[in-house]
Amino acid sequence: MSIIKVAILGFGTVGEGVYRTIQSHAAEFTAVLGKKVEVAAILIKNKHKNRDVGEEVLLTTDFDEILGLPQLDVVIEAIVDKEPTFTFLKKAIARGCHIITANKEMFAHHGKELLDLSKKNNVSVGYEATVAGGIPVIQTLRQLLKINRVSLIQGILNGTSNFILSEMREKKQSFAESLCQAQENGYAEADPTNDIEGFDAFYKAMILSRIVFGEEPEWRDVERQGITSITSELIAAAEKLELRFKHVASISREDGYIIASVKPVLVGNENPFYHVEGVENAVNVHSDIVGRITLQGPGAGMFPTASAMIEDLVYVCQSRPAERNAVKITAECIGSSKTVEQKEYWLVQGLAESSGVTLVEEVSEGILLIEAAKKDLDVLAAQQPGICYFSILGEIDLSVLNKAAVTVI
Ligand SMILES: NC(=O)C1=CN([C@@H]2O[C@H](COP(=O)(O)OP(=O)(O)OC[C@H]3O[C@@H](n4cnc5c(N)ncnc54)[C@H](OP(=O)(O)O)[C@@H]3O)[C@@H](O)[C@H]2O)C=CC1
Ligand SMILES: N[C@@H](CC=O)C(=O)O
Repeated sequence: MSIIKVAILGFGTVGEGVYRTIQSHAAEFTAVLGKKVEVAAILIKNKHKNRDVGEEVLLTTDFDEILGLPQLDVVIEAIVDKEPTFTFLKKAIARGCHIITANKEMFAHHGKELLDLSKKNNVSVGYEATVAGGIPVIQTLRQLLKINRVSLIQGILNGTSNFILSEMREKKQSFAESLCQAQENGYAEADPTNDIEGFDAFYKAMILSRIVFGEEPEWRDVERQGITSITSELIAAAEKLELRFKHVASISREDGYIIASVKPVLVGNENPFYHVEGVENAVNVHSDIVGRITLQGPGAGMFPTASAMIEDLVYVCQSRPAERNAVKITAECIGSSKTVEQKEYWLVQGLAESSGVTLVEEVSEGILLIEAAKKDLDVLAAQQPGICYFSILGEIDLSVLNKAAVTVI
């Protein structure tokens, strides 16, 4: 029986999960591919750590040693940072290997170049693990929604942030304790700044935008906010209104432009994101034929992420099926979606009196439920630094409030 030889770059949470899964699911690989899958080499950085891997595996800190192997079919990358990763993967493609990556930061920056290079070299690129951990959202968009015109994608895309927000609410833990737990569980990045400041979800949103719309918004135009401003007091105030904080990425095409934001919002019980808890992620795809689809599952962790990479291994080893080719849809195709900016409800902290917005309720000391247009709040925030404001997605049930009186402050 012929053999598929694989190299794994990185042996941390994800790399080890991939290695263990290739061992534990050998029979399934053989049944599906008609070939045996063998891990020929593993790249690591620190040669002094103990690694529980078979003697037949080349364990090395030198990528060129891996490239020099007599047979190498697939390179699976689970290391960190844009470099040296990008360089490694370009070399792997040039050598004729299929590549699979979990590294969203690198892929958001260099994915297009890698995909173009892979076409020239007639190899495939798997990047399912770059977005939403174990949820097969990329293959769903690439393979199963080729004709549907997607108008909006919204997602909880960072497992660490969702885990922190859930732990703070359910267990009344502090932000720092919850982050520590996320790190221990292998959800957070080695440097968790990207998780909690919204960069990780931003990179994932840009990868989705390219798949669905064939292009990305100008990165500098994307509103990006993490979860570091969400305090236990804000979470308690939201609970009084029967709302939950969720960190949501939103990407849509409006009048030919891609609009995206990545920020914490509030959702009520009727919103599918309300029930997405812990390390779970969820992605809502709104499209013209099917309507709305919600995909939900574990967004980080050893085996959920390995699952995405292992399924990519099958995908790249099989003949390449036609992929979604994002068509640039004009405003005429979808009907003009020009909207007049409407007033929305917001939970606001740090707003001074006489601000000219409509107060609905003082939920707790210094935390207000107000009704306002976003542009008016943006102006106030520029004048009064220190204001935090969070929009409420969908309807809010005002009957949960003790009084319905509305005051203008
Ligand atoms: N953790 C998760 O749930 C998910 C992670 N990802 C992505 O997967 C990738 C890996 O994440 P994770 O496994 O959590 O990270 P870890 O920090 O657990 O592991 C990183 C691994 O990469 C190795 N490494 C780092 N730099 C180099 C280098 N220059 N050369 C060779 N090896 C190197 C490290 O080597 P050594 O062991 O010697 O220190 C380590 O084995 C990241 O890009 C991350 O964003 C994607 C989805 C989910
Ligand atoms: N740190 C990331 C890992 C998966 O992409 C997250 O928490 O979502």
